[in-house]
Amino acid sequence: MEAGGCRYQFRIALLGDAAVGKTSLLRRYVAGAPGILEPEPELESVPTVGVEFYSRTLQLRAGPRVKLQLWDTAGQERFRCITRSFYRNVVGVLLVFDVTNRKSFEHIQDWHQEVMATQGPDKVIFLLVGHKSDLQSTRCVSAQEAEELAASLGMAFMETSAKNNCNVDLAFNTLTDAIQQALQQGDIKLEEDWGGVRLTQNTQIPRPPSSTQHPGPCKC
Ligand SMILES: Nc1nc2c(ncn2[C@@H]2O[C@H](COP(=O)(O)OP(=O)(O)OP(=O)(O)O)[C@@H](O)[C@H]2O)c(=O)[nH]1
Repeated sequence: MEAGGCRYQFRIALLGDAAVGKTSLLRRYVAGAPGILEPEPELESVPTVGVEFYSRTLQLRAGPRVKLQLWDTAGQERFRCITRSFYRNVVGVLLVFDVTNRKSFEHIQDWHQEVMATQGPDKVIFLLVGHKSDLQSTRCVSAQEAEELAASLGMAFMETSAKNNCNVDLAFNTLTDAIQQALQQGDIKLEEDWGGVRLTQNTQIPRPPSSTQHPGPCKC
């Protein structure tokens, strides 16, 4: 039995242009899981074909344990019809651009729009990620303009580096915490025919807190 008696699965996808560093970011995160005794991950340089799957389990601050099913999507246009078919079943999206690649930043709104067109506004929590923050001398997107874009799209922003292992865990934890909070508040709901969030142990579905209830650890 897991802590708190509950166990969720959240499906999270990484989207963004080719070569912005999605696979490297994900491999760094998965290699950092407690109990994993892998050598430092190599930064990836092989383009992703279609979609690749990773997972990591973590204990949320709010109580339940969560298995993250992590989908690494290909950034190349020729795989777009494959990757698009996965958007419907995600609850969280890391929208990734490369801080040294202006075009990848300009395309963020297109990626956002693609997901919204499939999912509608109520089901996905986004986080904007400016990746390769170690490359300060060739940076061409400032943190301030990325913050502004994130605010205009209603999401948080964070800079990461797989090379320096900077903010990698924090980015995934921030997104996961936001999903958990939306679930507790009833902004995101468990639905039978939707794979974005699943209860994989125990069956009690969390309800939004009423005026007499205090949000807290799952009581199932
Ligand atoms: N300096 C630096 N380079 C990075 C970082 N992360 C990834 N890279 C490099 O960026 C290039 C692309 O990385 P990938 O992880 O394959 O990028 P991707 O977004 O998964 O690419 P696609 O699968 O084609 O969509 C590789 O040469 C990596 O070594 C980082 O944090 N810092």
